[in-house]
Amino acid sequence: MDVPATLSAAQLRQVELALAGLDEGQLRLELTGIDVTDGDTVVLHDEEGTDVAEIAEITVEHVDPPRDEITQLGSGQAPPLPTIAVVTGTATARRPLGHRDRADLRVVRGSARTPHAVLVTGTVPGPDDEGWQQHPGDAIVLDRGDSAALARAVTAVEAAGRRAVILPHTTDSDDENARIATQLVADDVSVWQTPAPASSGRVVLLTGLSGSGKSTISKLLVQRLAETDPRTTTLLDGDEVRQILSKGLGFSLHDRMLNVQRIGWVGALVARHGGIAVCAPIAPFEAMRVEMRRRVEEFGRFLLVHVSTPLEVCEERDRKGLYAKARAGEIPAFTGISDPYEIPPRPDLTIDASVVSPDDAVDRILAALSELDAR
Ligand SMILES: Nc1ncnc2c1ncn2[C@@H]1O[C@H](COP(=O)(O)OS(=O)(=O)O)[C@@H](OP(=O)(O)O)[C@H]1O
Ligand SMILES: Nc1ncnc2c1ncn2[C@@H]1O[C@H](COP(=O)(O)OP(=O)(O)O)[C@@H](O)[C@H]1O
Repeated sequence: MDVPATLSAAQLRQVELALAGLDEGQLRLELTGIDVTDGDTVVLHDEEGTDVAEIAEITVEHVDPPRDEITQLGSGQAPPLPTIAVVTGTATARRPLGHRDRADLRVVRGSARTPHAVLVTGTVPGPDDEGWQQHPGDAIVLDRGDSAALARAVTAVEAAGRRAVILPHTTDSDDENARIATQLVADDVSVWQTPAPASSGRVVLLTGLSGSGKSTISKLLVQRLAETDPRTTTLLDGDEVRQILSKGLGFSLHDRMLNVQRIGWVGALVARHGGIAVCAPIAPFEAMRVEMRRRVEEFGRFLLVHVSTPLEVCEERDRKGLYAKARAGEIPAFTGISDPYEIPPRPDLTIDASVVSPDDAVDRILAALSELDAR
């Protein structure tokens, strides 16, 4: 049976490496949310829906996500965390390599083998850099999925009078990249390290019950970032998003998933362009937070802040009178009362806004962001 599966950008690079001949085309992929068994053919397509490759005659191992770790407030059904199918098989291209963009810049199976090459990690130096004298051969440029950065790197290599060989990368380890480059491109590869500018895009997701303090803290956070951080900051507040981006959506499981997916999509776009997105929906389910992290980490870094103000405090504040209505049965499926809130099992930061002031909460988030920047 043909089973379709959507690949993230990182997985797409893994597939491209297999198609270029790495490990004789053998591929091991972790795929979520697909129903697949031994012997099926998995048809791999990118996020735009374009078929890229297939893995035929696969073996599958199903891995259950650790649902036991999650504590739930409120009644009702939470969506299952997507099970992971670990699929192993041989990849075959359905389209030529380089389908994504700049086809001419891609590594092509077997055509790029040279006796000696240099893998430039970090920023490609200018044509006058004396490092070029010490490193003979073609220059291997790692494609991290940003086609504008890739084009700049190739231009810099060619300006230095070298041939640029493009290699999709799967890892941040220079040793591993060098091993792959040697296997695919050259008999001998030396690594030339230059400082890499950190990918600067960030998404901060504040998740918590209605009335926990997400909006108050995120507005203050955005103000402080505007004063202190050169990056542009975008606020995607739950309430405001629902008036525009998610207008017409309600609070069913399906609508909440869609709402948070849209926020994650916009947040990832902001991060991709080097900005900071501060998002403050309730985001009550672990599955949606896991998906948002996965999407954002393709391009930047993700900080999950659980605003853990207890339900009793939120209910006592009842700023909008919604808890009283929910208790009276006038609002169905209200988070924490008649609809679940899954406490994040592994947040990057937990802030109980019944004991931490908004200013202190922002200080803690800024400190966590600085730590991310330094990593
Ligand atoms: N049934 C139900 N459950 C929870 N919340 C409800 C509901 N109906 C309306 N509201 C109001 O909508 C705000 C939550 O919207 P979100 O987009 O953040 O929710 S979600 O992430 O899609 O679950 C939330 O706003 P905040 O108080 O700012 O969190 C509520 O005021
Ligand atoms: N330490 C605190 N942090 C954030 N909000 C607080 C804090 N102490 C009291 N509040 C009040 O709690 C309410 C939280 O509402 P809001 O920020 O809209 O929460 P949410 O966006 O999570 O629904 C506001 O009225 C706010 O003034």
